[in-house]
Parts: sequence; C-alpha cells; structure tokens
Amino acid sequence: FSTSASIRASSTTSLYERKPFISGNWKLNPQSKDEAVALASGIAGSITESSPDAEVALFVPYVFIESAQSAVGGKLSIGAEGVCPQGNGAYTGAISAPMLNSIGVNWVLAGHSERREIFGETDEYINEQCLKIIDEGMSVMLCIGESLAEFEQDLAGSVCAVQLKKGLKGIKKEDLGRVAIAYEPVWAIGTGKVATPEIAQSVHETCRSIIAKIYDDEAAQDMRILYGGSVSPESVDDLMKQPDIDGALVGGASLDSDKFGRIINFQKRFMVTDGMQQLWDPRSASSSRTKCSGG
Ligand SMILES: O=C(CO)COP(=O)(O)O
Repeated sequence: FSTSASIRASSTTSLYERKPFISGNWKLNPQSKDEAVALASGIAGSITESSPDAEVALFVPYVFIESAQSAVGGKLSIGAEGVCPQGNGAYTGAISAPMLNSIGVNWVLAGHSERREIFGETDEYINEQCLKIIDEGMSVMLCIGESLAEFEQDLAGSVCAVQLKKGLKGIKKEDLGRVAIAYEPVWAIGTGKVATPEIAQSVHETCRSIIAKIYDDEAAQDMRILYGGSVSPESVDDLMKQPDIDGALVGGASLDSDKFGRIINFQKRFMVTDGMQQLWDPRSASSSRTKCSGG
C-alpha cells in the first residue's frame, strides 16, 4: 500500500483508511507578495498539535511559491497551480516541471475547470501535464467535474469517467501514490452552492469505481478523492464525514486564514456498523480509534 493509505481489518470487515488531504487553491490571488506571506503564515499558524492528521497543501501563483514556502516553514506544502508539459525550449511565459521541482515543489494542479474553460486546455494536454509531473517525481492533483447542464442531464458520472480515463492515461499503477483526484462540479465553484454531502459522496463513489475499472480495486481504494466547490467552515465537517470524501480543494475560503484554518481543523466521525463501531475524531487520533459495540 502507498503511504497515503493503510488497511485495517476486523474479523468481518476490511476498511481502507486514506490520509485526509486539505488543500487550498489561491487562483489569481492575493495581489502582493506581502499579502501572500501574511496569508500563508496565518494558515500555517492554524495547524496545531490537536489538528487532524491530514496532509495540507496550498496551490499558489508561481511568483509567491518560494516566499510562501519560507512563511509556512514546512508545516504544509506549497504547490503550483499548473505546469507547461514541455521540459524546456521556446515556450515564452511557460513554467516547466523541472523548474518547479528545482525549488522544492511537490504538488501541482492539473485539469482545473478554469484552465479547461478559460484557457482551452484539453484532456490530452492535461494528460501531458500529469505525465510530466509524475515523470519529474512530483505529485499531481487532477481536477475533474461536470458543468451545470451536464449535472442536470444526469451526466456527472460519465463526464468524470471520460476526464479520469483521459487524464490518467499512461500513468502506471505504481505511480498512483503520487496522484490525487479533486472532484469539482463546475456549478459549485465560486457560487456558494456547495454540493450536498450526498451528491458529492455519490459522485466520489462513482469515481472510485471508474478508477477500479481503469486499474483495480486496490488502486481505487488507495486513491484520495477530494471535493471542491464552495467548501466553507460550515460545510466541511459534513462533507468529510462521507466515506468516499478524503479531503477538500478550497478556493475562496483559502484566502481567509480563519476560514481555511477551521477547514483544516475539520471534524470527522466515521461509523462502521458490522459489530465493530468505529468512531474517529482526528483531534483524538492518538487515543484508541476503534471500540467494540455489543461485546
Ligand atoms: O475551484 C475551486 C478550488 O479549486 C473551488 O473554488 P471555491 O471554493 O471558491 O468554490
């Protein structure tokens, strides 16, 4: 198993546990280096010993990466919002994977709906980015999600299937530990209309079954699938309670250190009803997580 997942078994059930992943996407914000440094250090300050045992990353504009890295002092990782799939050469204005790697970037976003819609990036181009990021030894967060019209026509699952198949094409199973998926329904991004936990859970479950078809069950169970789209301090706990939601990719609320700090400090409670009752509050992760109900 990858480091992001381990298996815990009782006599009657096997339960995979994926490490939660809370991430922020600053997009084209903030407007100055000073603001970026203040925001990054404010966010780092919200991670304490009692915070959940989660991976935390911020995807920030290229120009702020190194100052944000210094500001957070290793408490979380600073990722890039995108990459040019070419390694070097005559591509004015582009940033390459080796460049990002050389300044200590680990996570890179690919396939965000804003890149698809505004910048015209295709599934094939996004796949090239994914392959290049993996090839360079970094990790990729592949964003997928349907439009409102597609959602209304009940096409969320099939849109995600196409984006997953095309985006992951050529990525080997042994490299999947360096891949995370962010399901971001376009209708929920920046609209304040967060998907209900039930809708998000249902699409995440579908995505996991698609990954099982592309690879296998183990790959599907190990894969972290994050939800993105108007995640807020008010919605994060209920989203994180869903069994197939492993984290969040947060836009607007990641520009406010109090709000994002609360999201990082989400509360999760997870039940298994097969005779073993499992209560998981990450704040008390060091205490026993499993207790028997009914003997
Ligand atoms: O696009 C997003 C993250 O990548 C989501 O943005 P919001 O959280 O602002 O809806």
